[in-house]
Formats: sequence, C-alpha cells, structure tokens
Amino acid sequence: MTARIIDGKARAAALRADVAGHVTHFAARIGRAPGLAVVLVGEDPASGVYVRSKGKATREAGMVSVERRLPADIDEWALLELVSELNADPAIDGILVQLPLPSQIDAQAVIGAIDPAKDVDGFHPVNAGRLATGLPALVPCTPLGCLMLLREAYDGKLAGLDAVVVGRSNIVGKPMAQLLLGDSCTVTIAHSRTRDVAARVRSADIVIAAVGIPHFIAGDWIKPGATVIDVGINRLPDGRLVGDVDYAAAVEVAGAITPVPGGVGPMTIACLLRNTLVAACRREGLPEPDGL
Ligand SMILES: NC(=O)C1=CN([C@@H]2O[C@H](COP(=O)(O)OP(=O)(O)OC[C@H]3O[C@@H](n4cnc5c(N)ncnc54)[C@H](OP(=O)(O)O)[C@@H]3O)[C@@H](O)[C@H]2O)C=CC1
Ligand SMILES: Nc1nc(=O)c2c([nH]1)NC[C@@H]1CN(c3ccc(C(=O)N[C@@H](CCC(=O)O)C(=O)O)cc3)C=[N+]21
Ligand SMILES: [Mg+2]
Repeated sequence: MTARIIDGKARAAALRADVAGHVTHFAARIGRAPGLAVVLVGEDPASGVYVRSKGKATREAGMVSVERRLPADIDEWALLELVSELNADPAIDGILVQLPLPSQIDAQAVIGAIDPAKDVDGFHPVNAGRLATGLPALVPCTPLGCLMLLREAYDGKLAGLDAVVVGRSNIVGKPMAQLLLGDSCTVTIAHSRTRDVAARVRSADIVIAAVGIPHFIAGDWIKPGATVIDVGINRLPDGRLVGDVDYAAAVEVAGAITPVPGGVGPMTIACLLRNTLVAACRREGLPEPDGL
C-alpha cells in the first residue's frame, strides 16, 4: 500500500482564498486592510526568498505588506527601536522578525519586545503561555498548519491517537505538542537526548518530524498506516530541498504523508496570513473570522 499524499499546497491555497474573503469584509468595515510587517536582519539569501514570498502572499490576500531590512551588523537596541516603532504603528497588525538573528542580537529579547497582540509568529512568552493554558492566543504558524492538515486527514477525530513529535524547539516542537494535546492526542516529545527515538516513532499513529536533519526518520520506523507530517526544510549540497523523513521509503508504509516541498511550508505562509487577519480583527474589536 502506498500512502495518500497530503497536498499542503492546495490546502494552503484554499486557506489563503478564505483569508482574502475575510480581508475584503474587514477593509469594508474598518476602512483599511490588515497590515503585516516583516523585519529581515542581514542578507541571508534563503531568508530573503522567504521574505519575498511572504510579501507576495500578503498582497495577494489583499493585505498591506511592509518590509523592513536592516544590515547584519546592526546592534540590538536599533532592532528594539524598530520593534517599538512597529508596535506603535496603528496600520500594522502583525510583526514578524525573521529568525535566526545575527549572534550579537538576543533573539529572546527581541521576541519579548513585540506587542503580544501583534505577535503573528506566536513566539512571545505571553502567547506561548496562553496556548499552554488554553486561552485565546496567536498560535505559531507551522504547528497550526500541521494541525489543520491533521484535522482534515482524520475528519476532526484526533482524540486518543498516539502522536510523537520529534524536536522540542519553541517555534515548532513545543507548540506542536501543545496543539496535539489540546485535541486530546497522547503526546510524546522526542529530542536529541531521547534514548530510542525509533521505538517511540514505531508506536505512533501520528509522527511530526521537526529535527532539521535530512532522512532522519527512516521508513522502517513508521507504523503501517500512520500519518507522517514532515516539517523539515533541508537544502542538500546538490540544491534539492528535502524534509527530515526518508520520503521514498516512508511513502510505502505510511497511510498519509506530507511531501517536501509542497507540504507544511505553504501552510506556514497561509497561517501567517490567517494570524495577521485574526490579530487585526482582535485589535479592532471585530468578531473572530470563522472557518479558519
Ligand atoms: N516548513 C516550515 O514552515 C518550517 C520548517 N522548519 C524546519 O523544521 C526543522 C526544525 O526546525 P526547528 O524546530 O527550528 O529546529 P531546531 O534546530 O531549533 O530544533 C531541532 C530539534 O531537533 C532535535 N534533534 C536534533 N538532533 C536530534 C536527534 N539526533 N534525535 C532526536 N532529536 C534531535 C533537537 O533536540 P535538542 O533540543 O535536544 O537539541 C531539537 O529539539 C528544520 O529543518 C527547519 O528548517 C522550521 C520552521 C518552519
Ligand atoms: N520569525 C520567523 N517565522 C517563521 O515562520 C520562519 C522564520 N522566522 N525563519 C525561517 C523559517 C522557515 N520558514 C518557512 C516558511 C515557508 C516555507 C515554504 O513555503 N517552503 C516551500 C518551498 C520553498 C522553496 O522552494 O524554497 C515548501 O515547503 O513547499 C519554508 C520555510 C518560516 N520560518
Ligand atoms: Mg535547539
């Protein structure tokens, strides 16, 4: 049996179209479109590509896109100054500071300086705490996109499933585990000190791979019929983009699997637009857009 391929690109296009519809209503009601500011420090070419594609997607959804570029050697206070300027700007509903940041800058200090109401990445400790305690939050885009794909794959019935999240970063692994717990999965978080990752993965109905190592998850680790969500984005020396899962092997065992590219990545960008719309509605006192 070969796995069903989960088409993240198509699901993301549908979400972006839904967001665009809500943006039209927002603009008619409020007299302006939601605004997203993306801050890029330095000239990392891969980051430059993401920032440009985010800007294009933002404009296509009818929102205002603001790009602020700072040189790589800037000091932390200059970045904090820019963040407070964006916090105070009424036309800006969402602020994303592209990570990673150069080593002279304390990323936690910068994230902590963003107004939690504009923190569309969901990285601020206030949003992480709200997610962990079940309060309304801005939820990190990549895990939210994964959850949307899973809810669709299981027709909303995730309760009681065994999920293993490989990776415990603040931006992917930890919030992913919180979201799965919120949908009543039994959640295991594996990381670099886990004694037998393969055994954990073999027991899972749902596998989330967020490690950053190509082919880390072997095909014979996958329980037959399991759903595999591959968050990894790894550039090989030959230029190919691959995930963290040995896709060719896993696709023969899994019940459903996300490809790279075309899986989680496009969902991340669509969820960023979704979060910007949600932040804008909350800031303007409008009801939450439904169906997103
Ligand atoms: N598709 C998308 O939209 C996005 C994709 N990504 C991609 O997802 C991947 C993960 O990103 P991110 O969470 O930021 O990465 P981090 O490097 O922050 O975290 C990697 C995690 O993997 C764990 N890990 C490393 N080696 C092993 C090992 N041998 N066994 C088990 N666990 C291990 C680490 O454990 P420990 O904590 O112990 O060090 C850590 O928790 C990357 O490929 C990244 O490019 C990221 C964001 C968005
Ligand atoms: N503050 C912050 N927030 C982020 O969300 C953030 C970040 N910093 N730093 C970098 C990572 C990475 N990330 C991706 C988003 C989309 C794709 C994506 O759309 N990928 C396409 C392929 C793109 C290509 O071909 O290069 C796909 O998987 O199909 C990938 C990676 C967001 N990140
Ligand atoms: Mg780490």
